[in-house]
This record gives sequence, structure tokens and C-alpha cells, in this order.
Amino acid sequence: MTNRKYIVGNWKMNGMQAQLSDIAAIAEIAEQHGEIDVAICPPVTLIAAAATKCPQFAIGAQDCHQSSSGAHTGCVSAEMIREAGALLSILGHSERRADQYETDADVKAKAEAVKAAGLGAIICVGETEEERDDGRAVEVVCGQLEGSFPDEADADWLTIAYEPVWAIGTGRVPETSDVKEMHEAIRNKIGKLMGDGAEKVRILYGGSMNGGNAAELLSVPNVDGGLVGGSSLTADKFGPIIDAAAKL
Ligand SMILES: O=C[C@H](O)COP(=O)(O)O
Repeated sequence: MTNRKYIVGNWKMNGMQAQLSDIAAIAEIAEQHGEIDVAICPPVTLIAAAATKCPQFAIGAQDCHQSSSGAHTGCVSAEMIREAGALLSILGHSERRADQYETDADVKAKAEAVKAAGLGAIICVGETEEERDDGRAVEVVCGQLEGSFPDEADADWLTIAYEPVWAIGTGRVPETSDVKEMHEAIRNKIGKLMGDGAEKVRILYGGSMNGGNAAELLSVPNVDGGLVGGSSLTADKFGPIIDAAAKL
């Protein structure tokens, strides 16, 4: 079975009001490709404006808190991002796991909060270069997946993103055979964690995906889409990735 491709742009800490026109241009390209799903996750400051400007297009958040309200200075809840217009949230990105000391348990709690709010979740997992060099990549990624995996998972709202930390923003991409091995391992692990329906959970690849390598990466078995950083910031760069996915 082949899942519908899903291409998600993670703008990280990039984007001011002036860049709303880029989101509108990306939304226009996405609209021409109804056979795939496309979303952009801008900084939280742009969610409401982007959702208002592009009401037919999926806007997401890059994180949210596991509690619905309370004394958590600087945080936003799943309900808050939903009210702002988000339809999904990225969770457990390696930059947050590293910078904010997010644990697997935190990511799992956030995923369950996101589900309760009626949003989609993209849970990120990935090994460091040292872990890969030690031959522990699959073990580490499957361990993260197990620890972060929500109870009552369902493909309707849950997506997994495999992002080797050493490939993020570096221009380095794993060998196709390594991507294949890891996505197959993730698929099998999801099967053990949730049983029926595991084959429908989409598994995205992330890390230096661009218009030149997208077709090859997206053709790997069990790669159901991409989580794209730098190359999602403009329609010029993101458009070719959307086009490549739509052709598969
Ligand atoms: O969430 C996106 C990833 O971290 C990939 O970023 P990148 O495409 O800039 O390597």
C-alpha cells in the first residue's frame, strides 16, 4: 500500500509578517496538487495571520505544551494553537530535544495533548552522527519512538518524522539504503507499538531535502513524505519538492 504523500515545511525561527506572501505562494502551489498533502509550520507569531490569509491551506505549529493552561511562562497549549488556526503541530524536533531538554516522556505527553485538542501531530526522531558511527542508529531511533509514542495512536492524526540530526541543515543526506533501512525499522516498530493500522501512519524523512534530491528520497519504500527546513522558506525552493512528491 502506498500512503498519500505529505510534505511539511518547518520554518523554525524564520519568518516575519512580510513572509506571509511566501506562505500564500506555497499554498497556491499546494492547491494545484490535490493528490498530496502539504503544510507549513511557521513561527507561532504567524499562525493566525497565515491561517486567515490562506484558509484552505494547512498551517501548523512547531511545538506546544502538554498542559492546557497554567503557570508555564512563554509556552502555548494545543488549544491555543488550534484557536490561532493551526491544524497540526511538530513535536520533539531534535533542536527542541537538545535546546529545551525535551524528553521522550514530554513528547508523548505533548502528542496526547495535541490529540485531545483535535490536531495532527508529527513526532520527530533521529540519531546523532556519533550514534550512527557507533552502529546504534536504529536502536536509538526505535527507543525514541517507543518512549515518545502516544497511547491510542491512529494514522488519522499521527505522523512520524525521521530526521538524522547530522543531516539537518548540513547539506548531507544519508545513503538511500540507510534511509530505507531506518524507515523499515520505524514501520516495524510502529507495528509493534500499535498493531493494526501501523502501515497507514505516515513516516516522513527530514534533513537537507531539496528540489534536487526530493524525488529520490521520496521514492524510498516507507518514505511517505518530507519534513523540510531551509528549502521550505520560499515557493521557489519548496515548489519543486511539492512537484516531485505529486509526480510519485
Ligand atoms: O524540520 C526540518 C528539519 O530539521 C530539516 O531541516 P533542513 O531541511 O533545513 O535540513
